[in-house]
Amino acid sequence: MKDASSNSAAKKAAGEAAAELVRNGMVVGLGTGSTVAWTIKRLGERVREEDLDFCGVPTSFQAEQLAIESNIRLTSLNQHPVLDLAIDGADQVDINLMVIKGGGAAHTREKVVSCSAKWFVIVADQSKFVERLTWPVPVEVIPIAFRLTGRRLEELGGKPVLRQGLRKDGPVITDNGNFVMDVDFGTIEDPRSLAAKISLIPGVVEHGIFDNLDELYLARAGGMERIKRALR
Ligand SMILES: O=C[C@H](O)[C@H](O)[C@H](O)COP(=O)(O)O
Repeated sequence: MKDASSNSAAKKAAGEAAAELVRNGMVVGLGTGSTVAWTIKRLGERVREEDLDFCGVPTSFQAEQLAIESNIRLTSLNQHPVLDLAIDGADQVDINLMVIKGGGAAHTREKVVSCSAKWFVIVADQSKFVERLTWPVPVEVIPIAFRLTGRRLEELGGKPVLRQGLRKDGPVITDNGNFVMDVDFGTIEDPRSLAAKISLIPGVVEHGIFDNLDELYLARAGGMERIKRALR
């Protein structure tokens, strides 16, 4: 479910810019994916070059490994239930700052980590910024429920597809041991209402619609734009 057309220089610019938000003593959620990977690598450089002293909470096995390689000190939500900041990527962000995540099947942990943060930042290139959300919504489901969950998602007007592994026969297994369904709802007119309905389906662990974004670091052709949500 990755967007292969995304511009990698723009991803790097957005990812690295957000790394400057981290200060000594912070506890920071570290997101998953190719854009925020630039944030994590830049933070590793800052640890080396400036003695930056902070702790990270990874949102996936991928983020954890990259943080370890970057010499970033790690902690957990059990030890630090409230984070100063979380930084992550996105698959799509609309003009009201509603977000779809989970192209890398990491959205469940990403949601828990970002909702634990006082400030949630998304880093993205311009191709992700849209007027209305159209990206198929990733829905993590427990394996025994996928038939029932699939039927209920169809009743909501979606077209669910069980995500298949690459170089692995059968479905993708998340870091939590579950399946992911990608559900095409066409243009999503009311993401909040859809999110609430999906959450009620038995067997759903978490869906990829996020409504908790505080600030978007958007790499545009003309430079970096920072878009903040109006105070909630
Ligand atoms: O599950 C994965 C995450 O939600 C990613 O943050 C999202 O898919 C964006 O990834 P990328 O920066 O690689 O496009």
